[in-house]
Order: sequence, then C-alpha cells, then structure tokens
Amino acid sequence: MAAAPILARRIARSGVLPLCCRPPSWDRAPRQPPGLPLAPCRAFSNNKIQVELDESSGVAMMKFKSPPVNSLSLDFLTEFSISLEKLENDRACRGVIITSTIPKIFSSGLDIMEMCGKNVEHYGEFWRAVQEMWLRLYGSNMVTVAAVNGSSPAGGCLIALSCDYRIMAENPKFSIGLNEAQLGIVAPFWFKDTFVNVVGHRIAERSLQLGSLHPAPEALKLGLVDELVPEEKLLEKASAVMARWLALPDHARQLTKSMMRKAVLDHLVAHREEDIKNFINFISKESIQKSLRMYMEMLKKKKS
Ligand SMILES: CC/C=C\CCC/C=C/C(=O)SCCNC(=O)CCNC(=O)[C@H](O)C(C)(C)COP(=O)(O)OP(=O)(O)OC[C@H]1O[C@@H](n2cnc3c(N)ncnc32)[C@H](O)[C@@H]1OP(=O)(O)O
Repeated sequence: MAAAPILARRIARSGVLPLCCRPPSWDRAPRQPPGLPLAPCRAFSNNKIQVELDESSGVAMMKFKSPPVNSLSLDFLTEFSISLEKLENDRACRGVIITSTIPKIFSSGLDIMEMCGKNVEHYGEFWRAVQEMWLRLYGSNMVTVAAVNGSSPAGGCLIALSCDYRIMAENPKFSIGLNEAQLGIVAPFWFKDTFVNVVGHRIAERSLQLGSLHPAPEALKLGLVDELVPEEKLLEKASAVMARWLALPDHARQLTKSMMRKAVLDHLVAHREEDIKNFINFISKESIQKSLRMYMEMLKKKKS
C-alpha cells in the first residue's frame, strides 16, 4: 500500500506557513562547544532522498536518489516536503545543499505519468503536493544552495530557481529551463514569478514562450544560474558559498529573504484552491492529455 497519499494528506492537513513556520532563528548558530569531539553527522534516508546533517557546520546535504531521472512523483514530492520540514524544525540546521546522486540528471521535473490518464482526485492531490514542495522550499528560512550536477528541466529547474544560490556543473550537455511550452502545457503563475525574480521579465518571457532549455554556459549568461564550476568541484564550491551566506546573522538574512519573496508566496497562498482547480481543468483536457502522451512517446523514441 503506497504511503505517499497518506503522507501527502497529512502534510496538506497540517498546512504550510510560508517563510517558515519555525520561530526566527538568529540564536540558532550551530553549537560546537570548544574542546569537544566533532559533532556527529545525523542522517535520514528515505526511498528517494538522502539527507545528512553536519551538526558542526549546521549544513545539511540533501541528495535526490530516485532513478532513472529523479522525476517528481507524488511520493518524491511528499518525501521532499517532509525532509524540508524536518530540517526547518531542527535547530541545528541553518542551511541545505540540494544535489543529485544520479549521473547527468539533477531532476527531470514533474513526473509526467502523474499527469496522464489519472482521475480528478489524483490530479488535485498531486498538484497540492507540488505547491507544498514549492511553498516550503521558496519560503524556507534556511540558506538553500542548489548544486545542479545534471540536466534540470521544468520542475527540476523550479527547484533550483527556488534556492538562494545556484551552482551548475560547467558541462554544456547539461541544460536547465522551464520548457513546459514544449510539452504543450503552461508553467503556472508561481513558476513564472519565481523565474522572473531570478532572471527578470524579458528573459523569462522569451524563455517561457519558447520553452527553452538552456545549456549550462547560456544559463550562466542569462543569470539563470549564478556560477559554473567543474563537476568534481561542485560540492566543494557549494559548501564554500554556504559558509559565506551563513557568516551573516540569520535574522537579518531571513527578514531580507522574506521581504524579497513574500509577495510571490502570498499570491499562491491566497489562490491555492483556485490554482488546484485550474490545474485539474487544464490537465484533464483531452488535447492536453494527447500532447503529454505524444511527448512521452517522443522521449521513448529518442532512446531507440
Ligand atoms: C495550469 C498548469 C498546468 C500544467 C503545469 C505543469 C507544469 C509541469 C512541469 C514539469 O516539470 S513537466 C516535466 C518536464 N520534463 C521534461 O520535459 C523532461 C523530459 N525528460 C528528458 O528530457 C530526459 O528524460 C532527460 C531528463 C534529459 C534524461 O534523458 P536520458 O536520456 O538520460 O533518459 P531518458 O530520456 O531515456 O529517460 C529515462 C526514463 O525516464 C522517463 N522520464 C524522463 N523524464 C520523465 C518525466 N519528467 N516524467 C516521467 N518519466 C520521465 C523516460 O520516459 C524514460 O522512461 P523509460 O525508461 O520507461 O523509457
């Protein structure tokens, strides 16, 4: 019996408070009393995501590990939201680095099979889980750094865009972008707003209308990612960036982050049910289902 729907309902019932539910944490510096042995790493690993918290630095490493392509299924999204919630509520954790264990893939975006041939209840539950994940990540009090070590289309790109800083492996074969238009679907307003907040209106408009996937060097030029580094240096660089961000007092950084992101978060919170209804109506259309089926066939043909 799949646990995800139950967990998803549990999260949904609990409600998410954007920017974030726990109290302000300027007193939450990692505690490593001098003279004591190094604080241990605490780890929790579920099926699809592995998390290790280094208590001495206050930094968690979150690794997606859902073969073949880290697609964002209902189970994955539920696990992701629960992992974020656990870290958010852990006073020892101040920052999280998000990366993937799958070679060449950060995340392939929303699991298309969750949006194909299912019933209205399923679409509603799935979309609520997508919203939940974004509200938790975009509204997180923690410093969030995406170490993008592979391709990252659509929902995968949204995860990276929702972080505070994006470092990508400098391989031109890896691409990133909101390519929904290529699938015959439309990125919802909060995907668009998150994108605009990172790259500005003009670049976002052109990229969204064309459903562009930008190779890493182009993504850097557009400001979609903040820097490129050789793949083998990605985690080292992410840790260095994290240390720089954590050097500031938490309360000042968090209030600034909240000020920058609040309007966009509030917009979805105020229109959450409407957004779910809109998704259900859109995705249930026969023409949209046909587009998604054709896209999946195209992916399979590309392989053979
Ligand atoms: C009102 C609002 C309405 C709607 C809003 C909806 C917003 C949607 C957001 C999204 O995120 S949609 C998903 C967009 N994702 C993509 O376009 C990515 C598609 N995948 C790829 O381009 C490639 O698979 C790849 C990620 C670059 C990896 O390529 P690679 O060659 O390494 O693997 P392969 O293509 O052979 O794929 C392996 C396996 O995985 C299946 N797959 C891939 N992506 C997805 C996915 N997103 N969902 C489900 N399944 C996916 C692929 O079909 C292969 O399956 P197979 O082994 O059974 O053939």
